Amino acid sequence: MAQYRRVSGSVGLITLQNPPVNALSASVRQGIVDSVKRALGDQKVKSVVICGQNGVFCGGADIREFGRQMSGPPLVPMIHDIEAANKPVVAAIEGSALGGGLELALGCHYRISHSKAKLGLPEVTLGLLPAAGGTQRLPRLIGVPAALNLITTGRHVTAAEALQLGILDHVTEHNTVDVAVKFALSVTGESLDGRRISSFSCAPLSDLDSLFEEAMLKARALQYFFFAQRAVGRWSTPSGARWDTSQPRPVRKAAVIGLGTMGRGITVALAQAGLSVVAVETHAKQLMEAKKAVPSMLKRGAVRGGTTIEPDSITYSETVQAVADVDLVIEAVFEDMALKEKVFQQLSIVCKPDTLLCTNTSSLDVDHLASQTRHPELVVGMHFFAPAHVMKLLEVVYGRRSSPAAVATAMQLGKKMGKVSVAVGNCRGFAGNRMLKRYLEQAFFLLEEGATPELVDRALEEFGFPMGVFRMSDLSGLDVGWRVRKADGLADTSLTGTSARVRQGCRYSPLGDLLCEHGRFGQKTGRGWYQYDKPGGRVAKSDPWLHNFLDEYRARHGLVPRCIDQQEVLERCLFVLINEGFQILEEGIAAGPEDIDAIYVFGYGWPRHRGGPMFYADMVGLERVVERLERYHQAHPNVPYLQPSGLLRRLVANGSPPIHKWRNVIKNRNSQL
Ligand SMILES: CC/C=C\CC(=O)SCCNC(=O)CCNC(=O)[C@H](O)C(C)(C)COP(=O)(O)OP(=O)(O)OC[C@H]1O[C@@H](n2cnc3c(N)ncnc32)[C@H](O)[C@@H]1OP(=O)(O)O
Repeated sequence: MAQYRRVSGSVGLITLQNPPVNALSASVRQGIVDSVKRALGDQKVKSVVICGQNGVFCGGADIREFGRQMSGPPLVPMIHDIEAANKPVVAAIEGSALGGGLELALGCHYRISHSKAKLGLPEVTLGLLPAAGGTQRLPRLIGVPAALNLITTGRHVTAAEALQLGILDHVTEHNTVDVAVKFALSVTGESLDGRRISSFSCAPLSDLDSLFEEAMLKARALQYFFFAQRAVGRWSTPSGARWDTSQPRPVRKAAVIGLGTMGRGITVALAQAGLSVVAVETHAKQLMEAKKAVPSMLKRGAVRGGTTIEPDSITYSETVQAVADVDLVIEAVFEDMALKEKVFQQLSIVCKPDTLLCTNTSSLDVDHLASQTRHPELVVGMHFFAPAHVMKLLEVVYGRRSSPAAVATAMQLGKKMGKVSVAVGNCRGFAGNRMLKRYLEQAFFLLEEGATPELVDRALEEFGFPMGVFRMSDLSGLDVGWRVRKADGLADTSLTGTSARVRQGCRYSPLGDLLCEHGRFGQKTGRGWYQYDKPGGRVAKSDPWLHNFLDEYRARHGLVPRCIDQQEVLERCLFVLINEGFQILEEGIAAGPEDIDAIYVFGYGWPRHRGGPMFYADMVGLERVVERLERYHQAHPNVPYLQPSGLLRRLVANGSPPIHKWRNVIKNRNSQL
């Protein structure tokens, strides 16, 4: 229902009353219709304010009435009558104005909101359209592009953003209804000609078709990704193991070896999944720190998720002997093969003969680790992403000898931990990091050729990544990749002349290595590709030192900087990553494009509305991807990864079939198993 009263002498105040969110039930709509009629008919009333009780304007249509026989006055004429009123009507928005709630506010002549309120048209998330005027009034008020974005994403915007977009007339920190009443008094008698949104004309746009085309593409990408997420659960390996024929083993008790950042996150994720966990750390100081950190991570998670955690589900130990009776072990020690070899040899002796041994390595050889054990068929990779208790992605890496049951068990455990588990074959970097390597290389090459970290990051962020490659590198730490390159014998900055920029016959950029030698590890040292106000600082600022350093570097190597545009950044960085994805499919490291897309969306921040790298390639057109790669390869013949992969060429030769038909063309000729 709605309560009506006259306040401040001449303002008719209509308060929606339908706990908990004042949704527009039949009786609320009836209450509004009756109250508006009363206010307009009362000569003492010169203006009207509409608000909601208990600090919420209106949560939209009453979802509890969905599926029932429609009764009460319909929304569209009700809102239209408000707009047509000859007295000013002001919406006083607190809490939320969503769906029909925002449509009601758009029918009012003025909108005043509290700074903490949220506004939006979330109908799309319920399979509806904002059909009570939202699709008509919002574009007229804020323009088609911004309205299309709100309508197709259903996202809620803050009052500040709504003000900036032009949805709101005023935002207040004070009592919104009081402010709205004062405002209503101040506009009494003013002309309403320019306040009725449905009479506004829509600003003409020359590129309207392409705008709608873009929105359609986003919708297609989201629909594709919905099914892609589900497809990855139906895993298969080139040896013929499959999700529906492989029986997972029960896992009740698990162990984590190594309680650094990753190990702690994995311990938390296992405990949150209801497992009993043995957490092992051989360094006393690190163990002590983990004993403090893990319970507080669990507590924070429980508060967020409204769950309870058995405090004694985790036992800590300083020795590997403590894992003798567990069903599954996840090794998360430092990324060093010799150290991991030793751990696997120990585990093979200590554990029950049927214990599954998993490694959280991000790139090392799972087959080699399996060869250190008595039961290599029970070894798989479980590659988590930091922070392991938050990130959704888990790469389950099967080796040459991993049994179907071992793969099925790791996949099922991942699911139990709330992860999207993707089965991939064993190769350097598996699927995700292998592709990332090519993307990073191109970003470095672009700096050598004249780009700045700011330019590259801007292009990637405008594409939709939450962070560009350099900001991301500063966040995760430049030293991580440096250590790997040193172990691989690549990071040698003593080389001079042309050999400084070539390794194993291919182009190499030592820029990352040089920065690390200057102690610039990113956020943790307060300096990286950007500068930060202090070590651990989060806000990246452009760094003149870095720009000078790049100038000197180019001069030293005789590189003449050129103008690089955003399109080249995107094509160089993304197409080379995509090309590696095709190579991975060709080799059978990933079973289908959906696997790669799920890995990139859930693990690497690829924007979901672009469906993932393989879907994006399909959208751009495979022929175009080939043509651009060939062109860049011609310009950079010492970068072999710019050569289009065999599978990509075969797909083009087969008439570029749509992505759901690629599996027919993929032949796992170079399968790893
Ligand atoms: C003719 C069609 C016209 C228009 C189309 C529409 O309007 S479609 C509906 C569009 N509205 C929405 O989608 C809003 C959905 N609700 C929310 O987003 C949130 O609930 C909201 C309003 C932001 C509040 O969030 P908060 O976190 O504060 O609370 P919570 O989500 O737990 O909800 C509290 C209780 O309110 C109930 N509820 C929420 N929205 C509605 C609604 N539109 N109709 C009926 N009930 C609603 C919700 O179920 C909770 O109830 P409870 O009994 O406590 O579980």
